[in-house]
Amino acid sequence: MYKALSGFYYVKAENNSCFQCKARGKLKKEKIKPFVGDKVEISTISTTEGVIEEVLPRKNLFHRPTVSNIDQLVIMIASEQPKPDFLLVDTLLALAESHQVESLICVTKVDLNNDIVDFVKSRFSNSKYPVLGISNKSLVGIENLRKYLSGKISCLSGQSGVGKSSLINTINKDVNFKVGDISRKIKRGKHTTTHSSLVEIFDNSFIVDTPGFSNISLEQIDIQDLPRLFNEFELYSCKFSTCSHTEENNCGVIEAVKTGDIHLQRYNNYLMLRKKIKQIKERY
Ligand SMILES: Nc1nc2c(ncn2[C@@H]2O[C@H](COP(=O)(O)OP(=O)(O)OP(=O)(O)O)[C@@H](O)[C@H]2O)c(=O)[nH]1
Ligand SMILES: [Zn+2]
Repeated sequence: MYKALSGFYYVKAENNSCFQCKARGKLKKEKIKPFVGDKVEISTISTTEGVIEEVLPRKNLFHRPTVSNIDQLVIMIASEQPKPDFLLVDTLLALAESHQVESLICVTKVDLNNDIVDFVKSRFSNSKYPVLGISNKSLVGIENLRKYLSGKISCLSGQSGVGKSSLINTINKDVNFKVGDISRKIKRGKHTTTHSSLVEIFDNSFIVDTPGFSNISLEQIDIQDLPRLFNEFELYSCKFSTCSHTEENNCGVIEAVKTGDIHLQRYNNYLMLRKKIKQIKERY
């Protein structure tokens, strides 16, 4: 299901035809709500209309915006304008890990400054995340990125202005989002959940068009889980299996920060996220 709007669900069938559907009453009774990204079973009423009979089991489900079955989160940072916010990057990476979703780090606007790509690569040198540099102006890296998007449902995330709309336009000329389009921003801002939709950028390759992942809520992350959500920390062993990597003796992570194996900024963001999550939990 690629779009939900005003009680209608829009479903793309295997043969590529699209159906406007209502949900079967029994789903409502069972409080099952179809979300964008869901794989569903429908019965058809006509060549364009149908009824959702069943929502198939989900691989994952993100909230605010609500979207399911994401294969990968594309975390975008601009080389310049806006200045990269690495706390946001590390938060998004942790959120993706907590949902067992793969992440891809994409440095945009490399036509303005290419040096930052090497910095980002070194920052993540011992984590598993691919780092790609792209430009919507010079088209550097776009073909490479297409390979990563192929056959997947990807969600673009990152600060406002990093070039998300521009990228969708670059990849799919048919979509034509207006870059910096105010009406689109208002629409997206007010009704994020109802208006998030999947855009098919090429065969069976979708992008979730929603701005929501720039203002994510940390409520979704449990503090005990945080160490494993910084995946390179797992490479180091600590005296205690439940080590929080903050003040314990014989902590492999703290050692790796000292030797520079773990980037200090990334470790500091880990501490910052711990603090923020604690504050949120204390509020409730
Ligand atoms: N130099 C350069 N500018 C770019 C590139 N990609 C986008 N821009 C510019 O960056 C600005 C913001 O681009 P958008 O695509 O609207 O950014 P966005 O991430 O969709 O922003 P929101 O819709 O606010 O989330 C525009 O002025 C684009 O022209 C690029 O690769 N190089
Ligand atoms: Zn430790």
